[in-house]
Amino acid sequence: MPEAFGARLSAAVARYGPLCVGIDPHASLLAAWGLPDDVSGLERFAATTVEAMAGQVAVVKPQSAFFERHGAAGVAVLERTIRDARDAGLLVLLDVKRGDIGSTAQAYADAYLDAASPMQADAVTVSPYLGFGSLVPFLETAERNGGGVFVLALTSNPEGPEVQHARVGERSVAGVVLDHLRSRNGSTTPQGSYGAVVGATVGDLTEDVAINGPLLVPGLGAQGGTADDLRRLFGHVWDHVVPASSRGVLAAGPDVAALRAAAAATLDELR
Ligand SMILES: O=c1ccn([C@@H]2O[C@H](COP(=O)(O)O)[C@@H](O)[C@H]2O)c(=O)[nH]1
Repeated sequence: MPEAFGARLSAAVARYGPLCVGIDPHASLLAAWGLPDDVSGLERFAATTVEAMAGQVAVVKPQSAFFERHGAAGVAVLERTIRDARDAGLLVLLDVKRGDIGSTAQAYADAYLDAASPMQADAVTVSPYLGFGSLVPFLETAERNGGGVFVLALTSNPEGPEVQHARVGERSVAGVVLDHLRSRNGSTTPQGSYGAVVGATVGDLTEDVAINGPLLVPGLGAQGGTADDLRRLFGHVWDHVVPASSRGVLAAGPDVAALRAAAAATLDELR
């Protein structure tokens, strides 16, 4: 059995610190890096980011949308980026926010988490809005392959509360998602492999985020979240927190040393 994702993530964070750098090749960033908004620019952007972050941070998070917008050739770049980053020792969390009926969810899980897939990542983001049970294929495929699953709970965008704070009896929708994750992770040590996405920008925490699993916290930097917000919101579960920043770090490119310095500065703020 491969080593569980939760344990691999804990070890990587202990070694490099708690930071996930997003690989988000926005058209505006390609331009700022002096790259064309095409597949060659995409490839250069992703390869430079992987080179800069290898040995520097624990996790990178390619945002699938920015690769998909270049069509099949863009998806091929995503596949190479995942492989190169993993070969370089980075954990790869593929931000693809999938979710569908169980039988289709299994196909997505096969694509992103199965060891036989050319696109296998270490972990993937999923959406629970077809019901938490629809995610079971992701959870089981992850378990078999030493992978992780991050479920959207309290997202960083201002529109999220309309759905995520809605009540289901005594609980909120986000609370139900977090309850499922807590129960799935149980008392696994050092932590379970099933995580939640909770934004740095949520204001106050309306739910208990102690799920004995990782918390991916996007929203740092470009979306206005700060290191102080993180400490205030997540100080009590700090060992499980993986703050994520994309534009906040990527804006320093394309120079590799400058990208590394931006990641190091972000880590310093978090310490
Ligand atoms: O709640 C969420 C879930 C995912 N994201 C993704 O994270 C990055 C954030 O990029 P920044 O440039 O650091 O703002 C992006 O890929 C989002 O799709 C999120 O922001 N919030």
